[in-house]
Amino acid sequence: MRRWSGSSCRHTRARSLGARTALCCSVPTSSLLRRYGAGSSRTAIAAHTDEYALATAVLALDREEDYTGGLIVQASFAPASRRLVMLGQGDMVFHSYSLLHAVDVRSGTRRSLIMWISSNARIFACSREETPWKRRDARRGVAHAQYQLGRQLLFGSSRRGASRAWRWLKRAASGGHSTAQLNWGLEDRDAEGPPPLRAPLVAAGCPPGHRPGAVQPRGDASRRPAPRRPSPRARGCRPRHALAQDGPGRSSLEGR
Ligand SMILES: O=C(O)CCC(=O)C(=O)O
Ligand SMILES: [Fe+2]
Repeated sequence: MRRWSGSSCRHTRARSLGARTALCCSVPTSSLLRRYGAGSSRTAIAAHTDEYALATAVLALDREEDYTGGLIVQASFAPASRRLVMLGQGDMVFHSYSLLHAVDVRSGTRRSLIMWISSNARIFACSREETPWKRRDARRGVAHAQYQLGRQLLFGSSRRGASRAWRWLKRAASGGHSTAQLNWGLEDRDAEGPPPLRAPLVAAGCPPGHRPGAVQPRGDASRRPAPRRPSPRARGCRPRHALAQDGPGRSSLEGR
């Protein structure tokens, strides 16, 4: 994988197309070239959402016949909801921050140019790890935005305490977000006293280009570690995604 020089984002040392290329009302804040399959250490990226972008653009650089597999979009973690997006050379896909997606290249070589896009008014949002659009959507009652905001408040740089985070997670759960419901259910169960389940149920909020590690669900106060702000590395974020991290995404591509 080659990264582009320059930087407008703290964790993805990259800048796309001169960094100022306007795309409608948005700006690509960071980009990178990805390579999968032969000659690369990576063949797949597990299901994830792009947390610190308003939207993502994916440009396919290879011909369809050069590889099998590719970009997958999914409505949930259920394997049955996975859909392969067929992209010809030069085709581009745009998707919102809410889309749960993955990559799986089974043979051949696939390269893609990924651009993470922020809104024009928030050109520094990526570098500050701010996602004002997520808060706006959460306030409007969008469950996946509430869930992601809750995760950010727990694990991201804008951490403001667990109680605020769990308020959003509770709202997401009430709104039908299945991952939030799962975590909320475990939270309730833990509070009653049984040994806490130390599983990676809520993964750390990692910047683009990093993947989440295991994070413990919240237990009761006596078992909970003192709040602190670990670095992305300490949070278990390693370069590139591998663990599934989020709840249902939405895709306008589903079913095609
Ligand atoms: O290579 C692709 O098509 C998508 C990569 C991706 O999802 C990412 O880098 O976050
Ligand atoms: Fe992605």
